[in-house]
Amino acid sequence: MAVKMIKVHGSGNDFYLLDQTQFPEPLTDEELKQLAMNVCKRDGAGLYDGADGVLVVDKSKHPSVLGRMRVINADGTEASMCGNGLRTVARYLGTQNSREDFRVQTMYADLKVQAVADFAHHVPAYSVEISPVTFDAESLGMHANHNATTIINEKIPAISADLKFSAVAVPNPHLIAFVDHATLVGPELGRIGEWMNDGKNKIFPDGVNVSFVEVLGKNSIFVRTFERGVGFTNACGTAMSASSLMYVLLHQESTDFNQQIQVTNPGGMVYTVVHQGADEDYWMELIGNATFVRIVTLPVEAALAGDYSTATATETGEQPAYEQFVANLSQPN
Ligand SMILES: N[C@@H](CCC[C@H](N)C(=O)O)C(=O)O
Repeated sequence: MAVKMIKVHGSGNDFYLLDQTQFPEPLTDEELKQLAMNVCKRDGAGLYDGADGVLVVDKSKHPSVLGRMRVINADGTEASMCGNGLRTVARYLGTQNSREDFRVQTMYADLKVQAVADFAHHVPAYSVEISPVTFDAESLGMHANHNATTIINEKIPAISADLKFSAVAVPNPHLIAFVDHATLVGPELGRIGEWMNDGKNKIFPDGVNVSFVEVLGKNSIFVRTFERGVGFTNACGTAMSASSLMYVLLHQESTDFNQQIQVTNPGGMVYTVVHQGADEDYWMELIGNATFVRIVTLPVEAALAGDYSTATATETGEQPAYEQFVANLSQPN
């Protein structure tokens, strides 16, 4: 039996989208983990150019949602959320069902998604809700600063003598530091990211997504992320959303809720809007590309065994358009 997967990305954060409804019997969790660990490998060892993870789409039993998304990281671990991935799943389900505005079931919430105007010719874009938000150490799996219940813009001396961190779950865990440009591009992010995701450290024993953020101007930030279960990524949607939240909370003198923030990242650019509901209930809109790169088909047994010799692919033609969009971003006005 053949398996069809779509290679997709949001801001260059790339995935294989796997629709479980194509099988008479869905792949088991063990098979999904094996598949992700195989197909995501980089440097020619995975399926085509590999990926940061696998987005598993399935039917949902929840009323008034169009489908369910699960996220398997490249190392086979399951994440509770994926912002960049959700945009592509929104496009997939929306196109299938001829709907522009609906909800998708994720691990902790049925999230609102919506088609929005293309970012450029052949660069379709979607807006997705990022929530629920919590700063609570238990939800974050965090044991820092003598078991503090929250860390908001504080030093964690065990991690760094200089940097101030904020820990926020959206609902996957993020550790965020606002830094200068030299620190943004320097080795410190890799050092902290590798360490906090080594499975041995006592501060985040289950790992954490680590981001450095540089403020470029009013409502304009750059976010670089070391992802749990993956490593350095071109972009992490939940990290950009969590960073936008911290930008609004920590820079109230120059910005506020409900304003559009431009978030540049190594793989492109998205927009975010941070909202505050009742009882300081925060949620974010994440707006960005939902690009389908190619459709790949191969025997399911071969995919599970990591044998890609019989794989075939059809390019959609969207990737050159996305690359042109990114090239135009760096053009001076
Ligand atoms: N790239 C994703 C986040 C994927 C999950 C993350 N690696 C985790 O383990 O929490 C995004 O766009 O949000």
